[in-house]
Amino acid sequence: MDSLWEILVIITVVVLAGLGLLVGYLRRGGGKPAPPVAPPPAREAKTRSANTYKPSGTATIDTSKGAAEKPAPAAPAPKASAEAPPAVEPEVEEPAPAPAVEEEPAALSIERPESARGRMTRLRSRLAGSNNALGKGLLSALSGDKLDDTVWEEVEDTLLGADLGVDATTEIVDGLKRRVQVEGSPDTETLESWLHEELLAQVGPDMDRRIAGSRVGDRPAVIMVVGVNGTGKTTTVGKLARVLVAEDKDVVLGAADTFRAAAADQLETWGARVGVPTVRSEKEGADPAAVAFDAVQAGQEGEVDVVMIDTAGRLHNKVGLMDELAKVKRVIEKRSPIDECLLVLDATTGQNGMRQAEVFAEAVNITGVVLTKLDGTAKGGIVVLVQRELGVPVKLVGLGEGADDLAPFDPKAFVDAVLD
Ligand SMILES: Nc1nc2c(ncn2[C@@H]2O[C@H](COP(=O)(O)OP(=O)(O)OP(=O)(O)O)[C@@H](O)[C@H]2O)c(=O)[nH]1
Repeated sequence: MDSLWEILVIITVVVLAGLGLLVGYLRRGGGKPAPPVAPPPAREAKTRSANTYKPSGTATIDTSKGAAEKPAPAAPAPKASAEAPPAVEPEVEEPAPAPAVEEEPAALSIERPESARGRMTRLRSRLAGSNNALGKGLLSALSGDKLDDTVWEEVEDTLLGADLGVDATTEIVDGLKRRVQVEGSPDTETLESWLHEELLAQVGPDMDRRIAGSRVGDRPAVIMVVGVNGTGKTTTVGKLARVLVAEDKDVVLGAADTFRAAAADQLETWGARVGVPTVRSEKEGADPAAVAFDAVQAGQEGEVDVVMIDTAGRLHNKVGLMDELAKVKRVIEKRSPIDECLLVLDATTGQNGMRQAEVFAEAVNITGVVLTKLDGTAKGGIVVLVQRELGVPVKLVGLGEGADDLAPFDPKAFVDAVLD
């Protein structure tokens, strides 16, 4: 009987202990799957990808080269993903680690260029500074009591000295003389306002200076940029890309200056700074027409707004260069019409620049002029001369070496800067 009692006590103790363990286990939540760790926040998708295009043929698009070589600003876009990574199940019951702080996506380090509006006003002092002599010379010549032949000669010399050219100078002086004849001797203020009007009329306030910077129907606009080496061609393409990006345009650059490998690197760096891809060839001396063709094709496939082609400004001889440009033009036209052909001229080269311009105009159909280095010359009158000789408007002016020192040419702001 005693041993029966002992057996019953042992069984009861074992059952109670077992129940206690089971309750404890269930209270700790044993057996249930661990809740998933909250996924790290999805990275913001990049809106402007620098590596979207896959060209065919000899050229490759790669913004990362220029980006890697340029320490801070040039940054290739990483493949950003808007999808959250899958949930991770930890093997042990530990608090989920906080998601690692991710580096800012490279897109955020892409520069946001200054909008083109009002740039000429901002840069006005540079223009006025270097063209100070023209305004001062004219106003001092006209500020005397008498308007005799000596005064008119002085006005003429000042205008000619600023590279306005003989025809425009004669027209301005004749216009002023006529007004004096009709209206009698004016006071200085009136004379100044007449000078303003005559000069503005020569600069051509009504010329169409718009740039082909938007899609044409269902294709990108194509801009070809030509000019002698050293005029600031590549710099201008880079600066213009910035202008377009500031207007939310998608741009592809084509490095068809294959004569000098560094030119493609330079262009690529400009593009990478604002997240614009460059189609280029790694081979020095590659066929520039093929690169231009591929750039246009890449722009069409990527449905961008504008394709801009930089061309060589130097070859072994002038005939070779012009033949090459004509070929680049022909080959581009197999893929797309060229909407704009900008001739880049260095304002400091004066009459020399004019001769270059005529040669280029024979090879390709120039639709506009970019006058660079206007900040460094007292010969701002070249604007008038170029337009008269070529019959096309100055559309943009370079007013410094800064990345945003390219401005849409504004005739009134120009005359104000020169004369005020
Ligand atoms: N002051 C001033 N300098 C400028 C301006 N535009 C360009 N430059 C400078 O002119 C120099 C030549 O510019 P590039 O763009 O390399 O000239 P390029 O015509 O492409 O020359 P190649 O590549 O040799 O054909 C650079 O040092 C530019 O910074 C401008 O508007 N004002």
